Amino acid sequence: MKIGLVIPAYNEEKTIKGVIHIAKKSNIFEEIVVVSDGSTDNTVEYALECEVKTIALPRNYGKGAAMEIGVNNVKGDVIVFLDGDLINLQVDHIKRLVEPVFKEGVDMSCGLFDNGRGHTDFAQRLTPYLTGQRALKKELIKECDDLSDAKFGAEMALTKVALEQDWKIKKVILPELSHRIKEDKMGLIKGFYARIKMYWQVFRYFKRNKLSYSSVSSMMK
Ligand SMILES: O=c1ccn([C@@H]2O[C@H](COP(=O)(O)OP(=O)(O)O)[C@@H](O)[C@H]2O)c(=O)[nH]1
Ligand SMILES: O=C(O)[C@@H](COP(=O)(O)O)O[C@H]1O[C@H](CO)[C@@H](O)[C@H](O)[C@H]1O
Repeated sequence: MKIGLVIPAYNEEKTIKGVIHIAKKSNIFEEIVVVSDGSTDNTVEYALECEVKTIALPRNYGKGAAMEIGVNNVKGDVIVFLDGDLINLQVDHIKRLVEPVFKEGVDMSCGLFDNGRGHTDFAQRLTPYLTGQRALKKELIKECDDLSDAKFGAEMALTKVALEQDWKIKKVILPELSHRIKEDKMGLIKGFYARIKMYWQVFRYFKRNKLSYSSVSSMMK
């Protein structure tokens, strides 16, 4: 099976090159696609400099749409999703994410930060089912018919299908990995509001699809 990497990126000029560099260094991807979700900074230019397939959306459609467009435009039977804002990504993290899908028959592996940064470690302990670092078969992603509309609820959309179809899921620890938080990117006030908006989109998806906290959190046990 071949592996494709999808990196959804909205104004990630500060970190996108580092993420792409390590992804290329891993030598495991058949193709790498960066989907710039209406970025207004140098995300597209920097991704193009890294000589990877880059899709520049004309405006911001939301993370779910960027992920779906990436999946529809990347070669590979297995898809890895990596956020474009990761800090300290290593080749070993990518291998840890992919291995369970290839060697243990896992349907979806979910990577969790650990010992990376207090805030992001805590956030992922609290809501591990939101992690954007995942590996899963493309055919399974196709079962998810509302990824695009879900926006920041994209991970919840995958979780919903995983619960409905009883996917085999494995948590994978990604040591010393972190990412830039909204307040880093936009400042305290704008970052805080962006966070509220994100959690609102997650909550809205959760409620609209009648998901239960117990089922969602049990999935990531
Ligand atoms: O509308 C959006 C929001 C986020 N992202 C990307 O999705 C990943 C995860 O985003 P995060 O949850 O960290 O939100 P952010 O802090 O970027 O708003 C990052 O690579 C973002 O650039 C995106 O493509 N479109
Ligand atoms: O870790 C989290 O609480 C959120 C927000 O991260 P930050 O507070 O911006 O570091 O990020 C996770 O959830 C998002 C929504 O599902 C995903 O887009 C991110 O990939 C995931 O890391």
